[in-house]
Amino acid sequence: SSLPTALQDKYVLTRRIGTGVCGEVRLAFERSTCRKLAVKIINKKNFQSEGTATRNAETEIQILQRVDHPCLIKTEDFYQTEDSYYIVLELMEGGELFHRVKSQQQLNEGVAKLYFYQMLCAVQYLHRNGIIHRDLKPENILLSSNEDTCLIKVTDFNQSRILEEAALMRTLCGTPSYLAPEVFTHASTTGYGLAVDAWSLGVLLFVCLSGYAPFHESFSENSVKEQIIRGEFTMVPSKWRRVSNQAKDVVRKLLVVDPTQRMSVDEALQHPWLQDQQMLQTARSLMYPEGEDALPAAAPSDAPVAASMEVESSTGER
Ligand SMILES: C/C(=N\NC(=N)NO)c1ccc(NC(=O)c2cc3cccc([N+](=O)[O-])c3[nH]2)cc1
Repeated sequence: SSLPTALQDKYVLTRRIGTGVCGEVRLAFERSTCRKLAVKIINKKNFQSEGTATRNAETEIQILQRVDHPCLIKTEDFYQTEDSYYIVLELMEGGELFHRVKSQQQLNEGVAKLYFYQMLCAVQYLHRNGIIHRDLKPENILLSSNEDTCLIKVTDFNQSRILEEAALMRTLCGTPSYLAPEVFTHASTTGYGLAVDAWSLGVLLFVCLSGYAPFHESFSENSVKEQIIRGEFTMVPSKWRRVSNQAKDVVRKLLVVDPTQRMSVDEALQHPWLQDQQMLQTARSLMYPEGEDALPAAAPSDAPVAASMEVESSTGER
């Protein structure tokens, strides 16, 4: 296929390393540095720019270029032709979480916790920036290496939405008399909108801990859609025997049908299962490898040392 000459001037594209429903991922070398990179090629016809929503393909590209978090994929460069997008990305040599879980049957609980914590941090960052991912699944979680202890990154913002807070603000300026109650209770945008990602994270954690999907046509005479609508999932004893009750509790509180009753990403980050200092320390060193000295000095010089110490020693607040 005709690669943009500007892309070819800067990179050599070689073998395919990942496939997706909407395109492929190729291994690339930057000519000037011989650095290894990944190039995601997306054919534009896959971008159904829905007539209704304000969303269009550029939204994804904008999001990809705007987000800045250690657990979100970073784009290095971007090209387009009339029929495709070419996104140059950092290489994630561990590949997709989907294949890691498949090859290991199920992840050991400590590894699942390390990965899940990083996913929570990535999605918390998106939610704080008014972005709903809407398509969190094992294919969209990439691993930085083939080690169990590795950095993960969330990718593929094709389905994501930027919460139209501005539109809501405009609405609230008009005469309220005809507005539905949920417009005021935020259920229409920030409320339940973000909760869809919490549900998907529950499915992701279920798959990491057990190796199989919670909703599957072979589990019940109901269709998968029916099972989801009813929140009808099965924890097969042989697969869940060695999983802790705290881990199961996180799954059960995320796979709640009523979005207003579902545990949020912020609440999940406070769940006892994740107050594991060793895991948090490992995650922090993966996410911020330069360590604390790279971050701006935290406590102002006049803060009494004791006070800053007790903050450290309490819930390990970050
Ligand atoms: C932005 C995006 N998708 N956006 C979109 N609209 N898709 O529908 C996107 C989707 C997937 C990926 N995947 C990879 O970068 C990716 C997959 C993979 C598998 C084995 C090995 C590597 N690797 O980097 O070594 C891989 N990288 C990267 C970006």
